[in-house]
Amino acid sequence: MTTSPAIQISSLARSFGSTQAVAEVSFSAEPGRVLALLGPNGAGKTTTMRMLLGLVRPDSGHALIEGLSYAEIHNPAGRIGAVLDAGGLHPDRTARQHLAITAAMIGATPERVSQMLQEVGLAEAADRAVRGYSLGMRQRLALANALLGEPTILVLDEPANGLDPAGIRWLRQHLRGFAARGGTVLISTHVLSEAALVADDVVIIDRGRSLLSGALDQLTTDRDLEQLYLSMTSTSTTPTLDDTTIDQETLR
Ligand SMILES: Nc1ncnc2c1ncn2[C@@H]1O[C@H](COP(=O)(O)OP(=O)(O)OP(=O)(O)O)[C@@H](O)[C@H]1O
Repeated sequence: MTTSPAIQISSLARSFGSTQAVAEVSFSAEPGRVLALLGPNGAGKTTTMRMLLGLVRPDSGHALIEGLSYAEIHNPAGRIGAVLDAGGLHPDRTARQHLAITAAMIGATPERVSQMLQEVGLAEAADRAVRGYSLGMRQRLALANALLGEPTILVLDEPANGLDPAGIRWLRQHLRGFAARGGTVLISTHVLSEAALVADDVVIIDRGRSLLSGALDQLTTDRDLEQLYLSMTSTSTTPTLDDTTIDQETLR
């Protein structure tokens, strides 16, 4: 018997007008592992995730969750939890109210809401309006929301964005724990040092194409992730001395 990968992306493509956001992306993510999607700004990471979550229709190719498109999944909240944007929160609502609304929609209990608030470290702030929340607190709330339905797959776009060092370590431990319990994690990140710590597998995307995918330890036997990434991708925003004109006046 063959079982479908938790996530399978095959020859995915999508254009917006004349912009080819995703040209040819293929990879798969497996249970018990964390996969990090890496690539420069505009590489097509978010669009790939949006296609997986049924928010954008592919022009061609497939984005499947355990063999099904998102629209075909019965009870998606119990299968896949996602955070694409930690915004979109109502400023006057508390964290508990936000989670209670999701809980009512997916059939989760108030106990589960309290458990998630505790788990993401928002128990004390749970009854404060989110207008006073930091970006990191919003990320934690968004993660709690994604976890409410007890999914086995997590899809997170830039989840470390806005977290302080302790928050980043907390997130890493959380994602590792989720994978250790048999879950599948797909994240996108620009922070290569964090990807190197949290990921089992990486996919490098550039200009809408997946250029490389595989187990991190196998891909980095002779160079580190940063060297690998910079050798594969086209854009480097850091000027080198060769292409920098040093203004002698400003040096004085
Ligand atoms: N709805 C849209 N309409 C028009 N262009 C879009 C749309 N969504 C994405 N794009 C374009 O598609 C390309 C890929 O965008 P995408 O957000 O997928 O990249 P990304 O890898 O997630 O980038 P970043 O790391 O900056 O978040 C970009 O050029 C972007 O401007």
